[in-house]
Amino acid sequence: MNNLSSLCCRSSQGLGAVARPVRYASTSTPTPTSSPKSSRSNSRRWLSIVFVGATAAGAGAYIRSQNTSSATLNPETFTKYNLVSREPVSATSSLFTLRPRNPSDSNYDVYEEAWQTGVWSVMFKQPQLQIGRDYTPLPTTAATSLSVDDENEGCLRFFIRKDPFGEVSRYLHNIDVGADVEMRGPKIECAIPKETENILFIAGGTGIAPALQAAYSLLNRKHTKHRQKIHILWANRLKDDCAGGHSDSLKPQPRRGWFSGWFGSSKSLDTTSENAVDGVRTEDSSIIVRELEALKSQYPGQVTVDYYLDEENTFIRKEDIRGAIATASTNDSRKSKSKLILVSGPEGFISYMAGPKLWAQGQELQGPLKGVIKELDLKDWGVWKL
Ligand SMILES: Cc1cc2nc3c(=O)[nH]c(=O)nc-3n(C[C@H](O)[C@H](O)[C@H](O)COP(=O)(O)OP(=O)(O)OC[C@H]3O[C@@H](n4cnc5c(N)ncnc54)[C@H](O)[C@@H]3O)c2cc1C
Repeated sequence: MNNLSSLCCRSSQGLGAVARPVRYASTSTPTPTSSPKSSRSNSRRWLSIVFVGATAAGAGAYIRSQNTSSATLNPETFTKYNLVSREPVSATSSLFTLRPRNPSDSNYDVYEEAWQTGVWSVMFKQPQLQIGRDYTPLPTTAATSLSVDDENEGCLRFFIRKDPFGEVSRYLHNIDVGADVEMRGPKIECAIPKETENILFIAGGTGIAPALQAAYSLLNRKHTKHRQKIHILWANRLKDDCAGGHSDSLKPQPRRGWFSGWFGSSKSLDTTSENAVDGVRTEDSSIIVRELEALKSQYPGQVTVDYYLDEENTFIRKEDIRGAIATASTNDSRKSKSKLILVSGPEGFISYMAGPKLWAQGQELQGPLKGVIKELDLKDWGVWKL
């Protein structure tokens, strides 16, 4: 998903220091899924998206050497934000709210342009180690919206998983509320074309944050003749990660051996599972589930969410993707760039779904389409690995 800026920066995630493994691969070269016959025209279709990513990549490479502070969020220098609150979402993740240390009217315009473009991120700095990691601002929805004051003051919210051995996520979970952190951005990870009408978003874990962004960006578009739709397939390890969520279209699926996971065969066992997270319907919903529910209420009939749980041995199967594609395809979406699959999550998840991203000449690229999506041979759908 990333623009190449974060690719070049996989190695440059250290702000002049150590390169480390990252949870997300980052890139931004879209991959058409069509047959060889149509691949040339599809390549052209997605050229504009590639261009946006490549441009951002160039910018990213340059800004890495900059380090001074500014009042308005910008991709070139780090801006100080204050940690206003950190609310636990699950045992391993929290919702962070940050306010610019020196509120500036310009922040609103910076955010607004990014929201209108598509999926975007910012880089947080870990000052002791001088390394940075990318995180995805959450859109404001009816469920857990920021107060008007907070919005006016340019607050941003993030859903961040704490990796017990991770440098930056641990740092962010350990600093005191009230402390300052520095970030720079926005970095456009995926410019959603104006023509896009249908998005199938396949998310693993915190990959749901860009899904919320994509939904917000797509559904907020004005002056469109069509009713845009987004279908989110969200896989998590534990019920706790998506407490209270219930699937809209997921049919009971055969349970699979724990070993098969995202990577194994699809041999089924003889018991069937209920809807992946039906068991937690009556529990308190997680903040992220409430965000998704709020989007559904705000845009009736335009948002579909299905949940999958490793813990319940329910995994995103080819049938699920095919089903989501079939629903979207019944709409009038003949125009180019009208249908887009976005895949976001841990590297292994992205690789399994769409093939790994690649490194070439110091840049992380989308790499050829492989994995489950390639096998499905979904014509007319653009694919973007976040
Ligand atoms: C565009 C983008 C948006 C993102 N948005 C979000 C978001 O909204 N929320 C979110 O939670 N995450 C997000 N991420 C992921 C995030 O950027 C970080 O990758 C994640 O938080 C882990 O960073 P870390 O510094 O805590 O862990 P790292 O220090 O990078 O470590 C990651 C893992 O690698 C292991 N490791 C580290 N060093 C080594 C080594 N030398 N050998 C072997 N293993 C090692 C660690 O044990 C750990 O398990 C996003 C990523 C991208 C690219």
